[in-house]
Amino acid sequence: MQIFATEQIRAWDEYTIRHEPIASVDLMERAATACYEWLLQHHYKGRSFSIFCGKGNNGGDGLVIARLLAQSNHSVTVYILEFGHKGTEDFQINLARLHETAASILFISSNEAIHPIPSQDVVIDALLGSGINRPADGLTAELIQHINNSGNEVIAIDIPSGLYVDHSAKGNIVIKARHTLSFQCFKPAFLMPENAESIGDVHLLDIGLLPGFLEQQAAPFQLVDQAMVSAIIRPRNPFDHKGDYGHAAIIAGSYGMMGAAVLCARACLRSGVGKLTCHIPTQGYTIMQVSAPEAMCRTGENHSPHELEKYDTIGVGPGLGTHVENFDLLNSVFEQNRRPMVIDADALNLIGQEKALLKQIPPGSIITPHPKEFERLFGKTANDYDRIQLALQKAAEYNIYIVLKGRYTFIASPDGRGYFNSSGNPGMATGGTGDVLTGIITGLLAQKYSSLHAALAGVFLHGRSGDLAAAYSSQPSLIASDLIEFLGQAYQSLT
Ligand SMILES: NC(=O)C1=CN([C@@H]2O[C@H](COP(=O)(O)OP(=O)(O)OC[C@H]3O[C@@H](n4cnc5c(N)ncnc54)[C@H](O)[C@@H]3O)[C@@H](O)[C@H]2O)[C@@H](O)CC1
Ligand SMILES: [K+]
Repeated sequence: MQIFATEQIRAWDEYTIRHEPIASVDLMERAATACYEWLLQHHYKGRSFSIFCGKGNNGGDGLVIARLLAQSNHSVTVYILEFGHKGTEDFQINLARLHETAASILFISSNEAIHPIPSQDVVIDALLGSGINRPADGLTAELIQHINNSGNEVIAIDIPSGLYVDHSAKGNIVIKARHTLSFQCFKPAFLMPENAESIGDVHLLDIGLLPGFLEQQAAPFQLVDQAMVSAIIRPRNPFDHKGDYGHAAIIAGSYGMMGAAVLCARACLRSGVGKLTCHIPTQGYTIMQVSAPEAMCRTGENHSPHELEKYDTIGVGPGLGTHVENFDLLNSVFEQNRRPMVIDADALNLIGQEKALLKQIPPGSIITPHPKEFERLFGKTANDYDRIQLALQKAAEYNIYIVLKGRYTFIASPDGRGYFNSSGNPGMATGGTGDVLTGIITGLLAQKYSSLHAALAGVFLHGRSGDLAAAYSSQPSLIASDLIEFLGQAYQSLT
């Protein structure tokens, strides 16, 4: 699924208006009706509503929702923020229609007109939508603050007022919504951690925008979803043998951190790899052989980085430690292996300390930093959007894939394309889940998926395993081992 910027969203609306064809006021009716139906289906039936509208089409959506609620006997008060103009055509048509209902309509043209919101009311925020072109200021900002301070539950229409669709609004005054009801596709704003407080839970409502538009559009970002990953994963052939699924190596573990190596190895095995050899410290031998009997082990000084050319790919980093001798280990790995590999955790921290190593990473490799590791490698950015751009820039500069881990993990491809993963949940914010991801991606690379496909399918399957595990038990109780246990079901869910 594409993730569109403001201009493309507007173009998609216009394409639908022209080709369906449908009048723009009727498309607004359809969008607002979807919001109204969502409210009725989600325990808001019978509640009373304070609906705040600007004079653009976002405000127009608010007016339609107000009319539908009033016509179904809900108590509705509509507050219209005065901007000194009449409003868009569709806004005006819907204001006239609203006058025929029992809804109270009040205009706010100064701060004296801002009154306390009844505590039992659900607030609908339809002040500003995707047409915002500057920070909310003056009376608009005061009204937003007033709504946020009220403590009432807020449901934002399309996007919380004050937030930009596709660039940072950090430091601006923005509505804090419990739910955001948006239309058709994800907007970049919904995928950025810096907006978490504003957007609440995002619900995408289908308003029937025509799919024909999608064929003509190159989106700046793609959402990694089930359809995408189902098309990547290949079925197994009946006459295949283990040699057909590759031989992976994992170089991981140190005293006190053998768990990371075990999680990585077990996840790699469950990903479908043909053979796995673990290069681990000698004292971890028994632990690994008992925990992952399917894997072979090589022990020896400094993880015994020898004969690495025999592997199809290598995953390095989980639980490795950042001792100085590991710089030699990494150098040796990068010298022997020039095929795409996976680099994670302490291997990234070592590279962060010795940036010259970045240039030695084999082309097409996948690095999997979390935001702090990313910062150690490439520096701080002012906001999440800049971090995404920096990731794309560095992916191109070093010819690597960067998997920037988070709620919506971002995958930066060296060709300039960016992908946000859609699966996963906050239960996965717990130790060891990153080691599991490294294992899965390493296993997919060994099975001769391209680096891009291994990264995309790996993050999606990892998140899907987390979703299945959380559904089976709960988010708080989720541990990294659960992801490995549910990987089989995650594969199954693709078909
Ligand atoms: N046919 C369509 O295009 C559809 C549009 N829809 C709604 O229309 C919205 C977009 O409508 P508009 O483009 O009219 O934009 P908005 O409703 O976001 O209104 C923005 C208007 O306010 C002004 N403005 C911008 N920033 C401001 C600020 N900081 N303070 C005060 N005023 C500011 C602008 O001059 C602009 O005219 C979407 O978010 C969505 O809710 C939906 O009804 C679906 C269909
Ligand atoms: K809004």
